[in-house]
Amino acid sequence: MASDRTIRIGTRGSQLALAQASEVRARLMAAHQLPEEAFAIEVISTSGDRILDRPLSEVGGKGLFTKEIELALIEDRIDVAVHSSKDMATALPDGLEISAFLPREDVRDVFIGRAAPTIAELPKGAIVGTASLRRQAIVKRMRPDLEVVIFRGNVQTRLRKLDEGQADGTLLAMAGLNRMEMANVATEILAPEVFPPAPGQGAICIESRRGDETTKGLVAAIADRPTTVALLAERAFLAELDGSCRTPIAAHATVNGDGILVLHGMILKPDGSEMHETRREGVAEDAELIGRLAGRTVLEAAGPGFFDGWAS
Ligand SMILES: NCc1[nH]cc(CCC(=O)O)c1CC(=O)O
Repeated sequence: MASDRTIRIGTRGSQLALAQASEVRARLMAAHQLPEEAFAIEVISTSGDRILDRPLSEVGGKGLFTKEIELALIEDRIDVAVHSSKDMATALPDGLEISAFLPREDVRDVFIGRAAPTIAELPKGAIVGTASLRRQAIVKRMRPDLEVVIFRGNVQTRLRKLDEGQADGTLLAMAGLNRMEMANVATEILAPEVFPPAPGQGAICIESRRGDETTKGLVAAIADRPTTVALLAERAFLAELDGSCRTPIAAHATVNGDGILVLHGMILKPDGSEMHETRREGVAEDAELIGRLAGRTVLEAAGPGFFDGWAS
């Protein structure tokens, strides 16, 4: 197949991104009996890695961690781009397509507390560091007395800020901690029913060039069907809400043993003062429709003024 050429894998340079790129390489090696030498991991710096002093919602939101990698793909400097699905916008650049979602890691968020091990036990007025509007909104809904400060940067940077005392706790994805073998830093694992994850959380996404059938064939062997179905629903929910990083949106879909997809979707105001959620299920073939209808349900419940005022 493609064993006569080097397969160039494009990734960000953070420890988590490199772990994800290695996982993609290992899965491709196993699926096609290829040696490690058949691959080259190309590290690409993104605007999201460079702009660290502003919340994601202010610097352009989703796409910030993918743009430069997608450009490398378009310009044929890499063959596959590896992303965290939750960092991806719903619309892809012309000429690119998603060629696989890998089996999903743990979807849950975790709390890493210094002043207390759980959110409930934090002292009144304690400070939580996060750059995610979704995490901010849900944590404020649970504990309106808490203060939220911006925590940008990769996982290591955020943990360092916590150690420096810039906050009493922070929130991270279990998936990232697992991939870096750092799960032990979590002090509370948050149930997805009450603290639903970002759409796509925990799933690695592989993007390739439209028309590059060789790469697509190679990557198809490591795609995971239940993850793909869940992500179709979650991303359709996000698309219906026209979701950018400016809106706190959570979505979690699972496929049960009978092939039934269950989607839990939620939108909130950034201060947590208002929340609308819905649950919808159906056959896996209708994943996209289920996501769209769930999106419409929460939009209607929220009413026309919901996104006004704070969304700029
Ligand atoms: N926003 C950065 C980001 N993108 C994906 C993950 C975690 C890994 C994943 O969801 O697959 C993280 C770090 C975090 O939220 O803790």
